Amino acid sequence: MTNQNVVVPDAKQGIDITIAMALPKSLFSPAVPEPLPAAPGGYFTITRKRFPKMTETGGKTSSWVDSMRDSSPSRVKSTTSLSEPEDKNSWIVNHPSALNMFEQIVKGSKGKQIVMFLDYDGTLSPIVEDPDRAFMTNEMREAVKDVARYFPTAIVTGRCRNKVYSFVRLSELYYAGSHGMDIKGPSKNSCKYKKGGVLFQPASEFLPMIDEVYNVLLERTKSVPGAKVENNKFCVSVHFRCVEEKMWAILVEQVRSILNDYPKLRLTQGRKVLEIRPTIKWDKGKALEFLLESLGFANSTDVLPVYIGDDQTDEDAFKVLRNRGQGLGILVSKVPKETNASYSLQEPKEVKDFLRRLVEWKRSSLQGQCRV
Ligand SMILES: O=P(O)(O)OC[C@H]1O[C@H](O[C@H]2O[C@H](CO)[C@@H](O)[C@H](O)[C@H]2O)[C@H](O)[C@@H](O)[C@@H]1O
Repeated sequence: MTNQNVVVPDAKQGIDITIAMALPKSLFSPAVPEPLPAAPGGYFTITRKRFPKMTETGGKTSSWVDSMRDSSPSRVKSTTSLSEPEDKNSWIVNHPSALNMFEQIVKGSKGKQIVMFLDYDGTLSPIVEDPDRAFMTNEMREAVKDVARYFPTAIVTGRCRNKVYSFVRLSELYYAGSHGMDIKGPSKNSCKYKKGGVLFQPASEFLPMIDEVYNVLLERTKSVPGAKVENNKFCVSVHFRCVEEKMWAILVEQVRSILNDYPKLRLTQGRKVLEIRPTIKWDKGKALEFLLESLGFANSTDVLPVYIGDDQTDEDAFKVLRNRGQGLGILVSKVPKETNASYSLQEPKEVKDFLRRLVEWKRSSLQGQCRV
């Protein structure tokens, strides 16, 4: 893959399209009642607006700047018709709240082992200006700790693994940092609750290159006020949240010109952040599959993976669940977005509520079993 082959948000939004989805019913969380009308033969026909999404595009700086603008929520609202009630309604019908659907979700999990996968920024912690201060609340930490008592739980993040650990501080979890390229997981096929200490780093050969690029980026972006470069070990983030919009083109140009010398690295975009990562075929979806396999659930039908995330990189994991026809993808978003997730939650506070309800439900079902 070359630097031309990049992923950025699609600038085209708000276009009416009708999608005839030839998708087997089981693709949408098999055991959970499907909110969409089933067409004959178990297939769905969905008519919906085209919502903002990330897509592959060419490598012009102007396209990057357009996509950086379009990915800003205020732009999305003002330049498209997404705030129209019928758009929001159709989106919520297709991606119902995981809280509203809670009863159906737990009913569908009967007889299956739930495994939790949690993204960090925007999911467990609110998005803030300074990435070094994206702390999770103590209440959220308690909720995650409780969930991990009953279900194997992993944090899957773009951040450096050590950094996210310093925020989460729960040793009972598994951690997949650098967009899944740095996994501290269970030893293969270990008992579900026994923690091993296996380290899996499929991009380790890129370490010197990433360090080098990080240092070059630090130096060159000094001329752009507000730009912040973050070393995430196997990838690098260049934040533009605090950069004036008129400087975005200069920043992208700087980053892209550096990457010209590194054809084995590629550029993607997240929430007000440019991300530089190895071209290897590894992402959060692969990390999810790796962790499931390590837990002994590779081909199991008795598992219900639940993945909660808010960002474009989480789509790789949602896609894996869809393709497996197994599990729940839950997108954290206040605005409609094109997504492979099947459910939604609006913000980290709702994520916390969902986790708490799962714990309450598990506790009461275990108490029920004791009484029988
Ligand atoms: O996979 P994630 O856990 O969602 O990590 C993705 C990136 O998250 C962080 O950046 C984002 O959150 C920051 C703090 O709220 C915010 O300032 C920034 O604009 C967001 O993009 C993190 O700093 C990045 O390194 C991660 O790649």
